[in-house]
Amino acid sequence: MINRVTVSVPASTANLGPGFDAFGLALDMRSTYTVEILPAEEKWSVHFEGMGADVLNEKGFKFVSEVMDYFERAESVHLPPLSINVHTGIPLTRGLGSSASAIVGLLSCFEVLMNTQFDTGKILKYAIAIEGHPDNVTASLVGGFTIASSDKSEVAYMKVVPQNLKVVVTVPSSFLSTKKARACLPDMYARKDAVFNIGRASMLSACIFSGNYDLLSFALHDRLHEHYREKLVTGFREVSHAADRAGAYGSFLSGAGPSIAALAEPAKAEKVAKAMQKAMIELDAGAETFILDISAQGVILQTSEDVKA
Ligand SMILES: Nc1ncnc2c1ncn2[C@@H]1O[C@H](COP(=O)(O)OP(=O)(O)O)[C@@H](O)[C@H]1O
Ligand SMILES: N[C@@H](CCOP(=O)(O)O)C(=O)O
Repeated sequence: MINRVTVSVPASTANLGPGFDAFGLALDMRSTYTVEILPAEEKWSVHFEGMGADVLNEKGFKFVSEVMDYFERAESVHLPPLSINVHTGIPLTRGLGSSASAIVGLLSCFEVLMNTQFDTGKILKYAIAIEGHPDNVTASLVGGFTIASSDKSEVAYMKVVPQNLKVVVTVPSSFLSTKKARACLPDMYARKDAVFNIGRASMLSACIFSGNYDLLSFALHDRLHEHYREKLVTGFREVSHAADRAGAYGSFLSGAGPSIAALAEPAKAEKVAKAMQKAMIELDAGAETFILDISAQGVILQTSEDVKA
C-alpha cells in the first residue's frame, strides 16, 4: 500500500480562440499536491502555500472537500483521514486553469493512494464531471495541445506536443471567475458564427498537428465566446493588437479570461511580451506578462513505489 504521494500538475490555456470547450494547451507553470494517509484517529487537514495561499487557506477547503466527495461517491469508498499539502504555482481565477489543475491533482493523488494505479481515462472522466467541460482538465492531465470532446457517456481526446512555439501570457491583477464568464454566453448561436468557428477551429488543429504554422494567424479567431466576454476583460483589444503588431501569430482570451495569451515563434516572444505588458501599462492596469513553454507532460507522479499505469 502507498501511504504518501506527490504529483505536479501544469496550468493550461483553454479554447485558443475558436476551440471553445475543446482545445487546451498545457503550460510550463505548475502546482504540486502531496497527500498522505494519517492514522485513523486523526482528522484530515489541508494546507496551502504559494500563489493565492491566503485566499485558499480561507476558501480552498470547500473546493477540496467537493473533489473528495465526488471521488468517494464515484468509487464507493471512504477516504481515510488525509493530510493534504498544496503548493500553488498557478495564479487563481485568471483563466489559466487553476481549478482544473487542482481537480486533476487531487483526483490523481486519491487514485494512487486508494487503488495503487493511475487510470488516465477514469481520472479524466471524473475531472470533466466536476469541472463541467473537458478542455482544460485534459491538457492538465496529459500535457501538450489537446482536443477533447465529451458527452454524458463518452470522452475522447487527441494530443500532440507543438514544436517551436512559445505562449506569451498577460495575467491581469484583476480576477474573473469562470462561472461569471460562462454566464454571459448565449444559449443559441447564429449558423454563420457556428460555421465560422468550425472552419477556424479545424484549421487551427491542422496547423498544430502538422507543425505548419502558415495559417495560424488566420485560424486564431473566434465568434463563440470572446466577443461576449470582452466587456469583462480590461485591455483585451489593446493587448491583442499589441501582440499582433509585435509579430505574434495571434492572440486569444486564455480560458474564460481575464488573462490574454499569444502564440509566437521563440525568437519573437520577448518582443511580443514587452508589447503586451506595455499595452496594459498604458491602460494603467496591473498585470504581469510571462513567456511560457508548452508542457509536454501533464501530471507528473513523484512516488518511489510502483503505480500501475
Ligand atoms: N489549488 C487549489 N485548491 C483548491 N481550490 C482551488 C485551487 N485552485 C483553484 N481553486 C478554486 O478554483 C477557483 C478558480 O476557478 P475558476 O473560476 O474556474 O478560475 P481558473 O481559471 O483559475 O480555473 C478558486 O477561486 C478556488 O475556489
Ligand atoms: N472552455 C472554458 C475554459 C475555462 O478555462 P479556465 O482556465 O478559465 O477555467 C470556458 O471558456 O469557459
